[in-house]
Amino acid sequence: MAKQRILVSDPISDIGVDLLRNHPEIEVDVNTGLSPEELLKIIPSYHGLIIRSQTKVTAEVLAAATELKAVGRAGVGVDNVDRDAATNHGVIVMNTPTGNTISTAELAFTLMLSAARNIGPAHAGVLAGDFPAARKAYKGIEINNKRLAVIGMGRIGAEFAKRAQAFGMTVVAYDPFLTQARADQLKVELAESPDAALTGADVVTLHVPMTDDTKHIINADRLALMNKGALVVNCARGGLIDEAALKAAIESGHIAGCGLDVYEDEPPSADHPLFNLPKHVSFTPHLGASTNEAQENVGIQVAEQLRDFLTTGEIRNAINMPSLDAAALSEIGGYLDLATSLGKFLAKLGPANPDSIRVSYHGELAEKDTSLISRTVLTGYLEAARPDGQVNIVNSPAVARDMGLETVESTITAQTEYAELIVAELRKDGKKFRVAGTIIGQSPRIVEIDHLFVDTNIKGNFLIVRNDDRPGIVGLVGSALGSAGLNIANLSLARNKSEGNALNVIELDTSPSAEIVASLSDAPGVLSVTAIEI
Ligand SMILES: NC(=O)C1=CN([C@@H]2O[C@H](COP(=O)(O)OP(=O)(O)OC[C@H]3O[C@@H](n4cnc5c(N)ncnc54)[C@H](O)[C@@H]3O)[C@@H](O)[C@H]2O)C=CC1
Ligand SMILES: O=C(O)CCC(=O)C(=O)O
Repeated sequence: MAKQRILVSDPISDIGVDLLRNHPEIEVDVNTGLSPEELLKIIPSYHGLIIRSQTKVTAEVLAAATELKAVGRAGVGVDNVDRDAATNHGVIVMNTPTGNTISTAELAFTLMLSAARNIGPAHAGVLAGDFPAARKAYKGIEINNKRLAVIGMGRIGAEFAKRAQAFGMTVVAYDPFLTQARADQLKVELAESPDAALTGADVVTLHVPMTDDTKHIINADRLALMNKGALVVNCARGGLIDEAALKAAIESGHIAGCGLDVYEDEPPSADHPLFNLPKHVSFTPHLGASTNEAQENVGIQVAEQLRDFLTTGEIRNAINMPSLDAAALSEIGGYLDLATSLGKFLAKLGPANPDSIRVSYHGELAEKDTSLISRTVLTGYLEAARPDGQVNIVNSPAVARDMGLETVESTITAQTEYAELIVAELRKDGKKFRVAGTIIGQSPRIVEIDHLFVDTNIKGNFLIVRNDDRPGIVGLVGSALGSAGLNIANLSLARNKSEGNALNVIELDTSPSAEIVASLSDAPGVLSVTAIEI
């Protein structure tokens, strides 16, 4: 395997970088602080890219990154990656969702207390020699018995809530994916809307991803719902808050102040409108994940994830395709090669321009998570049907969608001759064409082609010959192959008695020339010959 080249374009921990450097199949370059133009220039030669929040992985970068297979984000938010463009280019995007949870929750909590007690301005006052004046000016707000609204009760939101409860706050949460059972477990009130959570709240803290839906989730109308003298804390993404509305609400006296780690534009300019407010403000420069512990966690996690994906195909924490961790890989990994072959057989033997591709599962396999197997069948089919090198496991569903090819997956509990069976089928104008495979012992086998039972390997050089079911044809094909110097490694015969024809799946040691395929096709009694190389 050629060495996999990884570019680390934002600073990550040395332990993470060393982990990559020490792998014999990986070459790593650390090149941080690149301008967008510099990144565009060097990205074409890399297979993997590791970033934090500074590097912007735009559609332009992804178009230039012709060798790129994966982007690994050492952190949670992936709003600096054009996810749709990555998917369309077949680039997997992974993050490290758990490594910086505690550090970020701790900073958000610190910002709340700091804004409540004027730590920033008071500290500056002491250093400036204004001790008595500072003492007089910076009367704080107690948070005990106050009502906290958490918007986004995921990992960080839940950690914040726990700390708030320990400080005597009551907690209400808005999160469309929070169940009542989980809310009960966390001992928080479940709000039905952001408005319901904010009405009567003394503090709001934001822990949601930045998306089109969450942009300006805190606006003038929602700030007005909060109690007078409330505080706003944001350690998620700046664009969640309409900063102009926040400034107006603070200046009007309705909102007391804010603690912010993140800003609509980063880095914010020194004359940012919120920076000249006199009190109840605390600002940090996007430091949520900046602790030794968090950086070590996410640096190691992202390096391990990229290493494993590029060298073994294991997929963890992908945000644009299903994960395939070591446990899942050992459970369904054996079926992935079979799935690729089924897709390629479909492409070579089935109808052109089908309406739909269907994958169904029989037996125990029907009870497992088979989504990645189905995606692999589709990818194998598209790779063979459109050999332009532009399809892979990440973008195949999008490619199929763009082609108008419907993809269907089903599980069937009916018994078959095999303990487990995968059936891949193309449909066109009401007609169906199918191939099926299973694993016998440790060996993946194709066991059926269009309802005719065969038994053949899944990889190799195949000749699929359909012929009239009469004596002499197998001999004729065998002699022609022998005369052409082609050795038969395996031969599987099946016949359709009612239609009077037969199917030969011939596995050859070497690939047949176009001439031999053409001359066999013209032989008497031969209906069709298809060469397939997998
Ligand atoms: N300041 C910093 O350095 C850091 C900032 N972050 C930011 O914090 C955010 C949250 O991180 P985690 O808690 O780890 O993520 P998470 O995925 O565990 O939690 C996010 C929660 O938001 C909820 N959610 C999604 N859409 C929502 C909506 N419209 N309204 C309300 N809730 C919604 C989800 O259901 C989920 O429970 C990240 O997206 C990231 O942008 C994360 C780490 C460090
Ligand atoms: O990489 C960082 O320091 C920022 C972390 C962050 O914003 C995130 O994980 O979403």
